[in-house]
Order: sequence, then C-alpha cells, then structure tokens
Amino acid sequence: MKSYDLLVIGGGSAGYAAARTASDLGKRVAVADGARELGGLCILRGCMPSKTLLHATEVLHHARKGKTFGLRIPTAEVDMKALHRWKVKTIREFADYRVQGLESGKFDLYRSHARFTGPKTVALSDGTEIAAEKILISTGSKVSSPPIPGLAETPHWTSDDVLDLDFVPESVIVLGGGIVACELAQFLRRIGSKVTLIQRSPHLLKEFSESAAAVVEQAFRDEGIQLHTGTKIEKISTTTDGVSAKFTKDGKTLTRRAAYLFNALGREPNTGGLNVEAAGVKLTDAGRVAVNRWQQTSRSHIYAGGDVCGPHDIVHLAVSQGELAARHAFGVKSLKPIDPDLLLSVVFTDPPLATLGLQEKELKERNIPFLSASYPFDDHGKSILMDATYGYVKLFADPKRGGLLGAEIVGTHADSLIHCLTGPLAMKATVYDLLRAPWYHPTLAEILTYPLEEIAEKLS
Ligand SMILES: Cc1cc2nc3c(=O)[nH]c(=O)nc-3n(C[C@H](O)[C@H](O)[C@H](O)COP(=O)(O)OP(=O)(O)OC[C@H]3O[C@@H](n4cnc5c(N)ncnc54)[C@H](O)[C@@H]3O)c2cc1C
Ligand SMILES: NC(=O)c1ccc[n+]([C@@H]2O[C@H](COP(=O)([O-])OP(=O)(O)OC[C@H]3O[C@@H](n4cnc5c(N)ncnc54)[C@H](O)[C@@H]3O)[C@@H](O)[C@H]2O)c1
Repeated sequence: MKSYDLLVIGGGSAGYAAARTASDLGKRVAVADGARELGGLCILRGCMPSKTLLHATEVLHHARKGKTFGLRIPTAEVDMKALHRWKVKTIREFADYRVQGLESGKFDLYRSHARFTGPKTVALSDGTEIAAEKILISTGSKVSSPPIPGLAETPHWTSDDVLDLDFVPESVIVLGGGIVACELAQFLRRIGSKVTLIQRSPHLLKEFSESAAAVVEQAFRDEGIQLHTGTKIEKISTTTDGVSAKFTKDGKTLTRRAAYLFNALGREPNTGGLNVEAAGVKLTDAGRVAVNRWQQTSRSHIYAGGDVCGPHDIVHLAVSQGELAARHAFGVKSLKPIDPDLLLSVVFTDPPLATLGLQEKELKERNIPFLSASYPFDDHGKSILMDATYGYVKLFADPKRGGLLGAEIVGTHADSLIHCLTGPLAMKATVYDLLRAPWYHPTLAEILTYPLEEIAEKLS
C-alpha cells in the first residue's frame, strides 16, 4: 500500500489546484485521474473549446455586419474543417501545458479510476492501493439525460459533440435553455444551421433575471433562432431524415423536426463508481458531495471541490475550492471561506450576460434594503458607434452609505465590463469611491458612471 499526505481524486481544475497547493506546502501528494485524455473539462470540453468557437463566430458575425459600418466584405463564411483544426490546435496547447504540470514530478500521478475502500483508503483500477491522511474528491460532472420519453433511444449530441463538429449541420433542435444551450445554440446559428431551441421555463437562462434573459432572447430571435419557451417536452423520436420533438405550449401540441438533436438539459455530479459509502461521505439530495464552508465533507479529513460539490459549475470557483481545501487540510492559518455574496457569473452569448454579487431577487428574498439604477446601451456613445445597442447595466447599492452590493450587465463586452466592479465589490467600495475613479471617454466602461451617479443623487 502506498501512502500520502493528500490523495486527489480527479485531476481537473479543482484537483490540480489542490495538488499544486499541497505540494507547495511540502506535502506528499498523489493525483488519480482515470480519463483517457488529461486536462479536465474546462480545457478539453468546456470553457476553452466553447470560447474558441464562440470567438470565431463572433468575428464572422462582425464581418457579416460590415455593411453597417460602410465596409465592403463580399463574403464571410465558416470553413468548418479549418475552424475545427484551429480549435484542436488551441486546445492541444492548453492541454499540453496542464499535462506538463500534472507530470512535473511535484506529485505522483496515477492514470486510473479511484474507488473508496474505507475512510482513508482507495483502490485504483490499475490495482494500486493507496492510504492517505487527507483526500480530495474532485471528480467533476457529466451530462445528464432526464427521463424524457424517447430521448434515450434517439441519437443525440451532447456539448462534447457540438464542440467537435467539423461540418455545418443543416438543422438542429436544442433541448434546454441553460448556459450550455444558449452559448452553443448561437454558435450553431452563426455557422449557418437552422436552430430550434425548446426550453421548459418561461425564459431562457432561468437562473438570471427575466429582464436580462429577455435581452438575450431578443438577440437570438433577431438572429433567426426559433425559440420555444414555457414548454413541456412530450416525446422525442427518430424520423426518416433526422429527429422530431413533440411538446406542448399554452395548451397546444407542437412538433418540430430537424436533422440533429442536441441534449443540453444539464449536468450532474460525477460520483458513480467512487463508492463514497465506504468512506462515510454524504451526498446532498441533488447528488452532490455535501461540504461545509472549508470544503470538508461529512468525514472531516475528506474534502471536495469543483462540480462534484458545486454549488455552481464555474471554473474559478473550482480552483478556489481546491486551493482552500488543500490549505485547510494542512492547517494554513487565517483562511477565509469563499464569499457567496461575491458570486461572479458570465454567460458568453452575444450579447453576453454577467452578474456579480447580490441580485434584485435575492436582495428582496433576504429583505436587504437597496437602491438600484440602470442605463441602456442604446443611449451610450461608445456602444452606439459600435452598433451594439442591446441591453443595459444595472447596479445595486445599500441605501445608507452607498456600498456596492451587486451588478447586472447584459450587453456588449459584459464579460469584461463586469470586472470593473469585482475589485471594488471585494474591497467594499461605495458608489462615491467609484465616482472618484477616472473613467476614460469614449469607452464602454464609462456607461457605469450613469447608474453610479443616479444612486449617488438618490443618496443625497
Ligand atoms: C460546454 C461547457 C462550457 C463551459 N464553459 C465555462 C466557462 O466559460 N466558464 C466557466 O467558469 N465554466 C465553464 N464551464 C464549467 C467548467 O468547465 C467546470 O465548472 C469545471 O471545468 C469543473 O472542474 P472540476 O475540477 O470540478 O472537474 P473536471 O475538470 O471535470 O475534472 C474532473 C476529473 O476527474 C476525473 N475523474 C472522474 N471520476 C474519477 C474517478 N473515479 N477516479 C479518478 N478520476 C476521476 C475525470 O477524468 C476528470 O479529469 C463549462 C462547462 C461546459 C460543459
Ligand atoms: N459561461 C459559463 O460559465 C458556463 C458555460 C457552460 C456551462 N457552465 C456550467 O455548466 C453547468 C451545466 O450547464 P447546462 O446549461 O448544461 O445546465 P443547466 O442546468 O444550466 O441548464 C439545463 C436546462 O435544461 C432544462 N431542463 C432540464 N431538465 C428538463 C426537462 N426534463 N425538460 C425540459 N427542460 C429541462 C432546464 O430548465 C435548463 O434550462 C451549469 O451549471 C453552468 O453554470 C458554465
């Protein structure tokens, strides 16, 4: 039996961060990862391939809009084989860099699946047995397939398949209206597919505000995506030339057909095969590994980080959770838990949608008094000259001292603009602090001064 200070099960974003941190603390660390290809979800089949493809189709979209700006760009179209090669090359470089880190010798790497045999012992699929004082579960998530009649029997794509396309599908039905569905539906539409998106809740992106979702919905409709929200999917079936989806909406039964089907109905924690029962690790009702604010599970020497415990499948959180778990496990002093009121989320649609800190719904639910102010992109100089007028910026502040509480931005470059506020929110800045800062003209960032000034006026 091999023994270590820390065994990390799953070498993705959370696991790699924990292994690196513990090894820097001088601990003996092993990482077990059973994947055929190392790198983790974000690099191989998540953030990086999706953003590589979305950037390419954003460039394509701008080229097609050239006429608006008096530019003559006679043809702009995708070469899917070339785009696929560019994606493969880019992702290969990111993955190679991660593999170098994993194989750097700072820790022992086992290319095997792990299974608990007791609270401090694990058996690997290559037959190795490992004992460790501390263990981190960071096994990520997998695509879920809800029990929709016919779905399991009908050939369908997951995000893995869409991210690996090397041809333009003629038509696609997208099931779901979450982040994966929205980001990739727009990608498919922009490469030239006829896209029909079928979503259960009344709005896309149900975790976000209705008004922000409405902006994304409008942009999608303007680009020709057929949206069906507020539906119940009744049956999925195979047809002679593809697939069909039968669903009800407003009491009516509708059927839509397409050449391909894309299941974007969510992901679930990857705990199967881990045999967590042998270690006494408890799961939540949703099947995630239950953790406290230090990432400790129901067995205090076993930690969890990343998608397997959540509560959000966001990569910077997975990294922070892995680092926090490693530091806590080895007694680093003056640690702070991850602050849930500093939550940052970004949806990389065009326009993108970004939220930071507390949002209106949560402020109301928690009876936190607040002032809010918003400003639309269609009245801001820089976005008007860019012809990027969808959406708005909205800020929330406390009504006593004007302390920033949260922000919502849906509009051009929201993914970057929100970062004007992450530092100030973390440092507990007020609207007055932010108004003392210089804001260059004409920039997109400058749009934030309007709601800041409005809140300052309301305060005085
Ligand atoms: C299409 C898509 C786009 C995304 N885009 C973004 C984005 O833009 N921004 C963002 O913040 N997040 C994004 N995400 C989410 C982000 O990718 C995840 O939150 C993050 O990668 C999770 O990291 P992790 O370490 O928890 O898991 P993973 O990176 O999945 O790592 C888990 C590892 O555990 C291994 N493993 C599993 N079971 C075992 C076992 N029993 N034994 C040994 N090893 C095991 C797996 O092989 C894997 O390598 C996206 C997700 C998807 C699907
Ligand atoms: N930009 C980013 O940070 C980014 C990008 C992609 C994914 N992610 C993360 O990955 C995770 C997975 O994303 P996702 O979009 O796959 O999942 P999701 O849970 O966000 O969305 C799933 C969608 O499917 C719908 N759905 C589920 N079951 C259904 C049923 N039986 N009938 C009809 N509709 C049903 C839900 O209403 C929801 O709209 C998310 O937590 C997300 O945060 C993040």
